Amino acid sequence: MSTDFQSIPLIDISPLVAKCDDPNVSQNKDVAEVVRLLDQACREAGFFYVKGHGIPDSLIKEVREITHKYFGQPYEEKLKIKLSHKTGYRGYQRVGENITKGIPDRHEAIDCYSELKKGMYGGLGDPLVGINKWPSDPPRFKEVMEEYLALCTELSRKIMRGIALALGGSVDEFEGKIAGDPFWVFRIIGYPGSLSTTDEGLPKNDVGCGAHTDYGLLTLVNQDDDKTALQVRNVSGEWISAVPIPGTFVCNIGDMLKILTNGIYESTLHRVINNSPKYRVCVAYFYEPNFNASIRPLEMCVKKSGGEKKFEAAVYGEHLVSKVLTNFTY
Ligand SMILES: N=C(N)NCCCC[C@H](N)C(=O)O
Ligand SMILES: O=C(O)CCC(=O)C(=O)O
Ligand SMILES: [Fe+2]
Repeated sequence: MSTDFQSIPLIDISPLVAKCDDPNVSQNKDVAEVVRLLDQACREAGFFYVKGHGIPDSLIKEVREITHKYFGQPYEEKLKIKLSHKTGYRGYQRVGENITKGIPDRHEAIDCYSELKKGMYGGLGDPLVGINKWPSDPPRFKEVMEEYLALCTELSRKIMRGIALALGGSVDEFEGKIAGDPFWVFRIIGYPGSLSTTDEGLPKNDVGCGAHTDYGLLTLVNQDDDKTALQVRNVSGEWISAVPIPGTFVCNIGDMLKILTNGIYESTLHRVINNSPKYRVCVAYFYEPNFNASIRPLEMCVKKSGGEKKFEAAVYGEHLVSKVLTNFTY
């Protein structure tokens, strides 16, 4: 239910972060205000910034710095952890290897996923079975990223508690069978600076990542502070820039939350164009349902949105696997 929003709201979620696990959370006035703002942002844009999230700024910056260092290395070094179907689509992909709607994206990335063992969930996850591939250089890359991942999982769980309340549900609506054992996807992405110009001398619109929606519940984007590249489409078709706000995450809703809410919240289209001459990094954490969760519109959301189910049920793991298999040519 997107609108023609012109900017992306910023929400201070500190009361929610502090109180979301208290037994009386639903009676807290400060939490209620955060919940109101979350509901508004999710309905109007499907995108919002959060501050007061509790993840140390020093770690957020270190994650980006170490990412710049990794991508700054020569290809042969980066290719030591090359992604392929044999690695369960985990590891490094060169610029142009990832494809969105049939067009190669101008980004390179390391893709990581929660652990999946062969035969788990009746083989549903088998294409993604493998061990995450972390570079040995820069040193401590894996340690820094794993510390960060754990904090992103915890923060996402808390924001989802707020979203559960925003929908009028119980605080743990998204736990248990939906996301009590949340899967995660982690993309460490680099977008080369734009060198090329048009005949008029203007920078070319090099698409770093074509228009897409995210697949799961909630995305946390940690982007460079000094270039604007992420764009979000409003209902009128205008592209609204998610200008970096230091110390914040950009959050957005994925396809599974759209289904659960019967479209009350939408997974908004977005794309990335790095027109800056400088190399840009983004580290995106995707909080997802249980891998084998069967996702269908929640009864309370169907009631609130006219009484008719707008989406068929989907198994999250099937949705993810079908996406990953079309993102690469191998
Ligand atoms: N796990 C997530 N959400 N990844 C987002 C990647 C979006 C681009 C991808 N080529 C696509 O077409 O989906
Ligand atoms: O680079 C960004 O800011 C966002 C990347 C993105 O949308 C994605 O990886 O799904
Ligand atoms: Fe995305």
